[in-house]
Amino acid sequence: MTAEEQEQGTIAYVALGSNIDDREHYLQDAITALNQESGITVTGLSSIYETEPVGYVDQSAFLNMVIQIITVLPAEELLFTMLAIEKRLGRTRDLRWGPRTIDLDLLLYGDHQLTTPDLIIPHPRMHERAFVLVPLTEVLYKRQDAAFEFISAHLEKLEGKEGVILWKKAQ
Ligand SMILES: Nc1ncnc2c1ncn2[C@@H]1O[C@H](COP(=O)(O)OP(=O)(O)OP(=O)(O)O)[C@@H](O)[C@H]1O
Ligand SMILES: Nc1nc2c(c(=O)[nH]1)N=C(CO)CN2
Repeated sequence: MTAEEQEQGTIAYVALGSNIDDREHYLQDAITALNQESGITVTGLSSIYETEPVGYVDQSAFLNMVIQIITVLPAEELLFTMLAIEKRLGRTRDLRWGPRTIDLDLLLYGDHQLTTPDLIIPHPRMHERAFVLVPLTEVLYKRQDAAFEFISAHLEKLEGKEGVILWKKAQ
């Protein structure tokens, strides 16, 4: 971490997904919970997108969105906090890529690259997922983040492939 990051925090992007019960409520509760953590401030929101399930397709449609945060937590601690919030919001792990009340994925943490047994940054599957890239591109654009050009190039490569967006609700 640079001295500047230690002082001002690191800009990070978190993907949210939900496909059980009151999906919008879970998204909102997760955002509130993250913002209430000391060392995390939510600074940007994408719209909410309804998306067809990808990977394991025999499940309900998801609501997905991406948020920008500024955090003074190291990446591993941020992940740990995200996993604790998932647990509080009733997340269970029964089936890989299966239904969930809330899923929180750490997409980008500044321009850091990291591979540990518990955490890979950038998220290793984000570039294949329209349900991540579309809202991420939206929030990067809104927040005028320099990563916009880079990520929107990935999005262009995905055009017409998978992760159909069914509808979008503006925030
Ligand atoms: N960038 C990351 N963000 C979130 N979790 C990560 C990341 N890199 C590695 N992991 C690890 O992945 C584990 C499983 O995460 P999770 O259960 O949310 O996976 P999933 O959402 O079912 O599938 P996917 O990882 O493909 O999104 C977490 O416990 C965490 O240790
Ligand atoms: N549409 C959509 N499909 C998924 C999602 C998701 O959030 N949205 N999450 C998955 C596991 O991370 C697997 N498939």
